[in-house]
Amino acid sequence: MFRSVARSAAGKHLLRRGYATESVPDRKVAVLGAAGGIGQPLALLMKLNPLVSRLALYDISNTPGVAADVSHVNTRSEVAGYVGEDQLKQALEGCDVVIIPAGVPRKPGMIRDDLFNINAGIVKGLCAAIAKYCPNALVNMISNPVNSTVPIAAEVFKKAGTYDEKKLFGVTTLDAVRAKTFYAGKAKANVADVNVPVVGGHAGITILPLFSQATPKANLPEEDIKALTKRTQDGGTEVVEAKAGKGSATLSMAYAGAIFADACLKGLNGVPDVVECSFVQSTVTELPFFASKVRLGKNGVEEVMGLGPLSDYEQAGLESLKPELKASIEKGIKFANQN
Ligand SMILES: NC(=O)c1ccc[n+]([C@@H]2O[C@H](COP(=O)([O-])OP(=O)(O)OC[C@H]3O[C@@H](n4cnc5c(N)ncnc54)[C@H](O)[C@@H]3O)[C@@H](O)[C@H]2O)c1
Ligand SMILES: O=C(O)C[C@H](O)C(=O)O
Repeated sequence: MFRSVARSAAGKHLLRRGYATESVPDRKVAVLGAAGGIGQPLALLMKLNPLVSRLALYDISNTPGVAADVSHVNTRSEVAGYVGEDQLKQALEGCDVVIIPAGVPRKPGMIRDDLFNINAGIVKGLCAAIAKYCPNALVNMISNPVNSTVPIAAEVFKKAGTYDEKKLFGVTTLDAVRAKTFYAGKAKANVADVNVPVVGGHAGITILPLFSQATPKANLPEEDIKALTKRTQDGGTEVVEAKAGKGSATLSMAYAGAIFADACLKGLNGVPDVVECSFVQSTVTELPFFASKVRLGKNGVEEVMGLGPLSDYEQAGLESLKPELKASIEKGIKFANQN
């Protein structure tokens, strides 16, 4: 997943690319919710990323232990743990990327929107601190319900006068990770070669995988496409049920979160053609936020890409997801402006 970094005689960090080397800038990344089920493996994966020079691990409890543990891994970044609101400022100052997996996860029988009452307030508080201490950072929102927490973050930043739509991302990478895995199994393709865009949002039918655009092409029958779509939409629930009350996806989410943060860092560093799907401010449909392929660059979003040609089945899926996604977005906006 990551390449190695060496240090030059002048103390600069150099990234090895085949026989060539190039210098990599210093980048500070914070994980908010770093002691949680996602936060801990995500902290480890970010510690393994050579593009990170400082890693700030923040939570309301237990971060000193997580930070001490991760800090012993012999990779480039310096790790610091921060615990409690008093230390949030230190955790955030100077950040280039802030990843937010803070908040409660689902239990069997719940939908993501059932997390709104607790997580909306958590996200609102953390985003107010981001607006204050690192207003230029790219924000990777993992906390659910993403369809509402991203609009909440946008409203908080607007109120603070710091909103830049290029810098706010709902992390939907896990949907693409699942779609690729499930498609590779059905298509009998090498999973490492598979690509599947997933658009819309991040809950139930708002998750719309575009298997008609999957590569390599497999010409799967319609019933397989429908089954793959349903499994991708229900992927989170599959894990919640298997964990039987002990939370939701953590390891696959940490992997997905690390992939997306790495893409953000590469974009910031000027690597060309970095494209990932993400839930961002959008004009791709009439909805103000929508997940689609996004080109990442030095300022965050460089281009929100269109949907491309859809099959009739996908077109119908797109139309049926809009009312739910619209309501979730509006719920987030209303919460941010009322509380
Ligand atoms: N976007 C996605 O694809 C995706 C995937 C999986 C999970 N999630 C969501 O991620 C969130 C976290 O899941 P988890 O399994 O890691 O939960 P968890 O309960 O294991 O961990 C959450 C962590 O957040 C911390 N926290 C709570 N309030 C905080 C605050 N104000 N500031 C900082 N930290 C705070 C807790 O102390 C805990 O350590 C959930 O909302 C879950 O639904 C999203
Ligand atoms: O399903 C959940 O509640 C967690 C997450 O959104 C997921 O997709 O795994």
